[in-house]
Amino acid sequence: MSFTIVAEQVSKSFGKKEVLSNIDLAVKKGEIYGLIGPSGSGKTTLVRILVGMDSDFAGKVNVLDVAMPSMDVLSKIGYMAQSDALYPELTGEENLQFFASLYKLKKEERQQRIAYAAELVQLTPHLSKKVMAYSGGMKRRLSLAIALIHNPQILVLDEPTVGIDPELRLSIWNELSELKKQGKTLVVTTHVMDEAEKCDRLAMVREGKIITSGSPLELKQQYEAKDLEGVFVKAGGKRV
Ligand SMILES: Nc1ncnc2c1ncn2[C@@H]1O[C@H](COP(=O)(O)OP(=O)(O)OP(=O)(O)O)[C@@H](O)[C@H]1O
Repeated sequence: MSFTIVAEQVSKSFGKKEVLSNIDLAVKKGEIYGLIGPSGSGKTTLVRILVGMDSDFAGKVNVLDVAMPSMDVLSKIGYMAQSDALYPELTGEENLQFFASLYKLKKEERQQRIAYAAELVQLTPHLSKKVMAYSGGMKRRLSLAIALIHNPQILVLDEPTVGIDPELRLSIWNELSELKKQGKTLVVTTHVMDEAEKCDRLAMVREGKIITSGSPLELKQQYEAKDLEGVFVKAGGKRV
């Protein structure tokens, strides 16, 4: 079995407050792995450690068999943070150009990736507008396009569809499934149970601990629940 991301006994505190406690998880190549849990349960803190943005933690994280944080692995990860890190004075296209240039893509590939990513999130008609004139949902979509710009092997998306309307959410999830079929590995955090259903495997997080994990079907069978909300409650979580 080839695992792309392996976390062992990961713990993290802010001051005296422990926000992650002995997290173990292993994400397989080519799967969509969901982290689901209520606000404040530790999902963002965990994904920041997985992508190497936070090195101040106890335990071990390996990505592509390399201990994190690692500069070499960074370029193989596309990370979409919860808050958009965009340049409001620049247009959508200029933002994409800027991030593409960081990865030193050749001109032709850069244009091709920008066109692909913009089309994926349905921003092509808005590329020449300044980002300051974008709605919240458009900014999320641009952030997702940026995470994809360098065609990374691994995508880590922190609540990628917040503020995005249901139709586009569906089309983004369809594309995430396509990326998975291409062999990419995806980690997605969400509050939304119907999105969790689309993941191959899930870890349910509560108060910094993984309370249960497995495929949506396995979890529903194990907890004799008709939906994932029921699993979460029975596994010891509150309502998400
Ligand atoms: N820089 C920080 N300093 C102190 N506490 C922090 C910091 N960042 C996060 N926390 C705390 O860590 C806990 C976990 O936060 P985190 O953002 O990881 O949760 P989350 O599950 O991603 O929530 P949400 O779904 O709202 O984004 C929370 O109690 C939060 O207040």
